[in-house]
Amino acid sequence: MRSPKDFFAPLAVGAPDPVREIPVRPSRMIHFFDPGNEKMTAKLPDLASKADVLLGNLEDAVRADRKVAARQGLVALAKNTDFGAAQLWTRINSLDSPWALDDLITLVTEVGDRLDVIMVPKVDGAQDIHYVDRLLAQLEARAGLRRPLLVHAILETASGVANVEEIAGASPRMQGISLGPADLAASRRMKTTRVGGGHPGYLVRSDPAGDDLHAGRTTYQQDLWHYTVARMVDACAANGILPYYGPFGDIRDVVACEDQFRNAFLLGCVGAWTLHPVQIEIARKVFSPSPEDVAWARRVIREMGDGTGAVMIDGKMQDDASVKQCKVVAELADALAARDPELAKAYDAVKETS
Ligand SMILES: CC(=O)SCCNC(=O)CCNC(=O)[C@H](O)C(C)(C)COP(=O)(O)OP(=O)(O)OC[C@H]1O[C@@H](n2cnc3c(N)ncnc32)[C@H](O)[C@@H]1OP(=O)(O)O
Ligand SMILES: O=CC(=O)O
Ligand SMILES: [Mg+2]
Repeated sequence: MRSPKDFFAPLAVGAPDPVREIPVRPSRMIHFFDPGNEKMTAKLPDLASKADVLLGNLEDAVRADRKVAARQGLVALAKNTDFGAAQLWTRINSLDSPWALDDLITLVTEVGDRLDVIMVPKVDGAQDIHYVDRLLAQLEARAGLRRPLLVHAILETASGVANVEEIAGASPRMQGISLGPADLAASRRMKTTRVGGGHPGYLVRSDPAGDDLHAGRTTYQQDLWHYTVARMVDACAANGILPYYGPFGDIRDVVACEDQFRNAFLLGCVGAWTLHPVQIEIARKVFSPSPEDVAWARRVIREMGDGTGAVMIDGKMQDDASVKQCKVVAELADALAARDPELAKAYDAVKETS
C-alpha cells in the first residue's frame, strides 16, 4: 500500500499529476465495438451522438488472429474520428495474455491524448492495478501526456470480488468498476451458460398450502447478481469511483435487459455495457432518472428548506436522509440534462409535483 502522503504523486518522473476527483461525465452506456470490424466502425459517427461512451474492445469477442488488427484499427479511429461529446475508452487484453503489454504501449504512445479510460479485464487484486498504474505513468511521461489516463477494472474473478475494496482504492486513476457476469460465473464455477441476466432455476418458492407439495405454490426468480452488484457499489462509493453493470448477452430479450439494467440503476450503478446498438436506448432510458422522479426530488428539496427537520409531503415523512436521496436524483438529472437536450426538455416539461 502506498503511503497516504504519496498517493497523489505521479509514479514516474514527467508523468501528469493524478486526478483528485473522478470527472463526472455521463456514462450511462459503455458501447462496445470491435475496432477491426468495418461494419461496426462505419456506425460510429452515428453512435457517437447516441452513446455516452464508445469503447474499442480488444479483449474477449475479438478473435486471436484479429487482435493486432483491432489494436491498429483503434489507433486509426482515435486519430481520424470526431467522437463529439462521446468519450473514447478501450478494453485491453488481460494482463496475462500475449497482447496486453503491446496494447498499453501502442495505445498510450500513439493515441493516449484521445483516450479517456482504459478498462482492465480479469483484475484479481490491487497488484494488477498497481502494475498498470506504474506502467501508464512511464508511458505517459515518455509520450509527454498532460492528462492522466483513468483505469476501470472489470470484476469478473472470484479473487477480484474477494478483493474488491482494495481494487477500488488501489490508485487515484481508478475511475470505476464493472460487473463481468460471464467470466465471473466461470471463475466461481457457477452452473450457468449465459452472459449476464437471470436464470429460471434460481428461485424461491412459497410454502405448501396443504399436503400436496405441488399445488398452488408460486415461484419467484431471484437475481443471481444482487450480492456482487451491491458489494461492488459499496466498494466504489466508499472510494469515490463509479459502479457499472456489465453485459447482457441476450440481445433479442430487450425486456429482461431493461430489468437487469434497472436493478443495477436502483442499487447505485451509473451505467451498463451495450453490446448491440439496440441496447443503447435501453440504457439511456434506464440510467436517466424519470421526469416524474426528478420532479418529486426537486419538490422534496424545495419543501425541506435547509434540509433539516421533518415534513409530511403527500402523506410521506421526509427528513434529512430522504432529502439526501432526492439530491442524488436531482443532481444526476442536472448533469445528464447538460449533455442531453431531449432529456433536459423532458425534465422541464414535468412540473414539480405540487
Ligand atoms: C462477456 C463480454 O466480454 S461482453 C463484451 C464483448 N462482446 C462484444 O463486444 C460483442 C459486441 N457485439 C457484437 O459482436 C455483435 O453485436 C453481435 C455478434 C452480438 C451481433 O452482431 P450481428 O449478428 O451482426 O447483429 P445484427 O445483424 O443485429 O447487427 C446489425 C448491424 O449492427 C452492427 N452492429 C452490431 N453490433 C454492433 C456494435 N456493438 N457496434 C456497432 N455496430 C454493431 C452490425 O455490424 C450490423 O451492421 P450491418 O447492418 O451494416 O450489417
Ligand atoms: O467481460 C465481461 C464478462 O461478463 O465476462
Ligand atoms: Mg469477461
